[in-house]
Amino acid sequence: MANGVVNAEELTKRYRGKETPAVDRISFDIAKGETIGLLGPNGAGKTTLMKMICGVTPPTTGRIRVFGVDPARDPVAAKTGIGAMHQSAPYDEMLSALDNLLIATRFKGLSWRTTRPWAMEVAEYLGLADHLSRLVFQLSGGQRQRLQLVRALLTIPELLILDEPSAGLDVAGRHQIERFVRWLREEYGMTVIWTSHIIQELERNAQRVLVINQGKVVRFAQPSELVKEFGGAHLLVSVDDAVGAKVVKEWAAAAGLAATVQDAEVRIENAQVRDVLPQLSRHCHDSGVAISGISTVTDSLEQVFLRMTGNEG
Ligand SMILES: Nc1ncnc2c1ncn2[C@@H]1O[C@H](COP(=O)(O)OP(=O)(O)OP(=O)(O)O)[C@@H](O)[C@H]1O
Repeated sequence: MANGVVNAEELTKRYRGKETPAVDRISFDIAKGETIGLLGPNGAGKTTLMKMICGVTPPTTGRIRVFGVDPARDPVAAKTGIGAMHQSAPYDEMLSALDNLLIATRFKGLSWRTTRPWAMEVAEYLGLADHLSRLVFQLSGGQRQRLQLVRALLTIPELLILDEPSAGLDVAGRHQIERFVRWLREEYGMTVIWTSHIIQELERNAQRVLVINQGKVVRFAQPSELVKEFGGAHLLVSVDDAVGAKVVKEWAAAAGLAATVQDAEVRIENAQVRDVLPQLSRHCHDSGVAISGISTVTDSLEQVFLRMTGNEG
């Protein structure tokens, strides 16, 4: 992809003393304006991959290009073109939030005079403007998190990297961040790489999700495609009471279907209404059990992810 924002070819990172690579021959392209979800269990290699995209750590082998250049060799392009919001990125705790923004502005080679209006607009939107004079150590977790986002956006970067942007935020805070990032995409055409353990967040916001496990790409596809490919359809059968539920469960077991009971509802795994209903309704009729409702549920991206990474539990 010639005009991609990020191009990775056989990207590999092997840390010294480690037997297996943290990132193992990963190839992918990200186009301008896309929001990509990055999903993987702990230790999958997500942070290492993001570090290589930011040019903070060079790959052992393979090639990474961001805006067509090697980010480790062109730190200026990386510094102004990429805005990264990392949970663990340090602050000077004894300085005010504002001073931290001033320092970051200078580090990026910009003047506060030109950056200030935009920074204040973002801070205002995120409800942080009235707290900028406070020392960082006096800020709440949610305020610190929002400050990370203001800092990542100082240059109005073309590529925004969000590492767990809503960690520690309440539901309203998460929705605020989601709305804001959507606006950034629409207004500035920003490309976004979004890592989150809240998979619904990626389901709502990412056009494609890069699933990695043990350093390798498992799949890179739209959330709906992943659900279609790896997800299953299940039946929820409602009956009048626990006795009826037991009858349905026993019927499912005899038919070779896994089923679980909760109150007067039976969930039959990987089953379609048309395959199950004729025999099930006959059996229930013969056993004096009334079926009060039957519906189909499909797997969420979260369940699909657990299956894809072999962590179904
Ligand atoms: N600086 C380092 N030196 C040696 N090994 C490292 C280093 N950084 C990461 N690793 C190892 O590389 C592998 C991938 O780690 P990485 O932090 O990239 O995973 P992750 O997907 O971000 O995990 P998490 O979700 O827990 O943050 C792990 O086995 C980790 O122990």
